[in-house]
Parts: sequence; C-alpha cells; structure tokens
Amino acid sequence: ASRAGEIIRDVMRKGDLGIIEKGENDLQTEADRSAQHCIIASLAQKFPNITIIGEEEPNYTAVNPDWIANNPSESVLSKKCPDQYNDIQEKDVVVWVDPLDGTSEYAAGLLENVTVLIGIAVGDRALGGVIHQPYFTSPEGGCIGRTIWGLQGVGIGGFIPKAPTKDKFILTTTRSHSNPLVEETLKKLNPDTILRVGGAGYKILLLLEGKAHAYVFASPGCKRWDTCAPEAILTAIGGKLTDVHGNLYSYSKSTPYQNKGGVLAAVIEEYHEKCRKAIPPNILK
Ligand SMILES: Nc1ncnc2c1ncn2[C@@H]1O[C@H](COP(=O)(O)O)[C@@H](O)[C@H]1OP(=O)(O)O
Ligand SMILES: [Mg+2]
Ligand SMILES: [Mg+2]
Ligand SMILES: [Mg+2]
Repeated sequence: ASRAGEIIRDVMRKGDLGIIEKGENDLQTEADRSAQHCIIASLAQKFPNITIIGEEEPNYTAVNPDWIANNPSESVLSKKCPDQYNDIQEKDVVVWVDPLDGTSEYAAGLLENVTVLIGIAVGDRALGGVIHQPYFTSPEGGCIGRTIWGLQGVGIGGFIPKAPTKDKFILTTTRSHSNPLVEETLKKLNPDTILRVGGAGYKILLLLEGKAHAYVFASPGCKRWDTCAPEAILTAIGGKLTDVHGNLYSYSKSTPYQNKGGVLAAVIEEYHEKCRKAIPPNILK
C-alpha cells in the first residue's frame, strides 16, 4: 500500500494525470492504473493462488520491476497469528483492491482525502485491511504518509483511535456523489455537523480520529473494494460497517461489486445503531 502511495505522489508530482472518464462522475487517472498494477503484481508474485479483485481494468503490460513491493512490515509480522487462521488456504483468500480511493478529490487537488485500500476476505467475511494515506503529514512535520491496518483477532496498528465528543453528533458523508436520498437521510438524522469529504477510506480515518460519530451514505455508488478494508479495520476494534439496513456485505469472490444498500459505519456500535434506527422506511425501501 505504501509503494502504491509513492506511485500516486509521483504521478501528481509529474503533473500529467491521464484522466479517463469511466462513467458519470467516475474518473480514473494514471495513478489509479499504476497503483493497482503495483499492488496486484506484488501480491500475485508472493501469493499466486489467492483471488485479487481490483477496481480498475487489469493492465496486461509488463510491470515495472521497481513497482514490486517486497518489504513486509516487520511490526506486523512480529504479531502472533491467531489460531483461528491456521487452516486458511491461499485459495480461500480474496483480496479487494482500491488502488486510489477518492479519485475525484485527487483530480481536484484535495489530496488529504486520498487513500489506498487493500481488504482481505476469507469466505464471506472481511478479516483484514489496510488503509494507507499517502498525503498524511504528521503535525510535527516530516514523514509523509501513514498506514493503518486491522485484523480480526489481533486489533489495529499504525494508529491509536480516539473517542468522539459526547456533546455533539457529527456525521461524515460523500463530498462528490450526493443525491436526494443521501440528503433526505442526513436531514432525518439531524446531526449538529456534517463533514462532507471524499473517499470511503478517508471517512473511516475521520471515525478512527474521533472527528465523526458515523459515516452515512444511503445510496448505491460504493463498491466492495471501497468497504472491505474499512470494514475489517472497524470490526477489529469492535466497530461496524454495514448497509443502511444493518446487513453485512459479502466479500466472497462471486459477490456482485455494487454496495447497493449504501454504507453505515461507526467505531462505536451505539452510534451505528442510533443511525440505523433513525433511517426512515421509505429510504430503506
Ligand atoms: N457514484 C459513484 N461512482 C463511482 N464511484 C463511486 C460512486 N460513489 C462512490 N464511489 C466510490 O466510493 C468512494 C467513496 O464515495 P464518496 O467519496 O462519494 O463518499 C469514492 O471515492 C469512489 O471511489 P473511487 O474514488 O475509488 O472511485
Ligand atoms: Mg473509481
Ligand atoms: Mg474507492
Ligand atoms: Mg479507486
């Protein structure tokens, strides 16, 4: 994920984004293509028998050898693998790759919103995930980029979550893909503040930082690669990511890609429940 983050920064630095319109309000850039190539080639080389599903169309040109990441995180490898994973076979693993989440914001120069998402599923369930934020700068300055990971049974790493304030009710939602359903739902939930930012990954970072209580997007639009890594990370610390009905998405290799029931996510289950109960039947329908 961090190698992909370097590629994303390189493309922006060179200035030629190579934008293609995949559909209405749906862009792809050279950074999306190259970052996906890097992640898929790196994973496929090491784990030839897993299934990898990426957002972008596969790119069959030879991969730049410089893009093959081969420097595993020692701090992650030092953790004990929970016994529940001992019998997992490579062929049972599905990796959902969103090489650049927040493409609209990347193209608009809102770079903090950009993340790289890699989610690991076994069977239906999202078990592990990585969110890399390539344009994060620490308040002390210096190091660019941060990587947050989570694995059920282990917890999360790279980040210490903060609890949100109890004095206000803050929601986060889409910046660039709103519609009347999304807006009606937000109105019904009656938050004190709505943080409209780009990317599913970035909204999960806002939840982990305690800047918002819940992520509410009552509309189709997101796909499995947007939510697999976020769901795994939230679940690893007792949080929840579901559709607006409260149902978990399947991440098996045969599942449809569209998250037709929208997104409802929170680190603290109480806030997930509060939002779920307040979504009116006409929206759920
Ligand atoms: N209508 C849509 N068309 C394409 N992608 C969408 C749409 N709605 C959401 N997404 C994807 O979900 C992410 C989160 O949505 P939003 O930023 O609107 O909250 C987007 O950054 C985008 O991912 P990506 O940028 O990887 O294509
Ligand atoms: Mg996209
Ligand atoms: Mg995305
Ligand atoms: Mg993307």
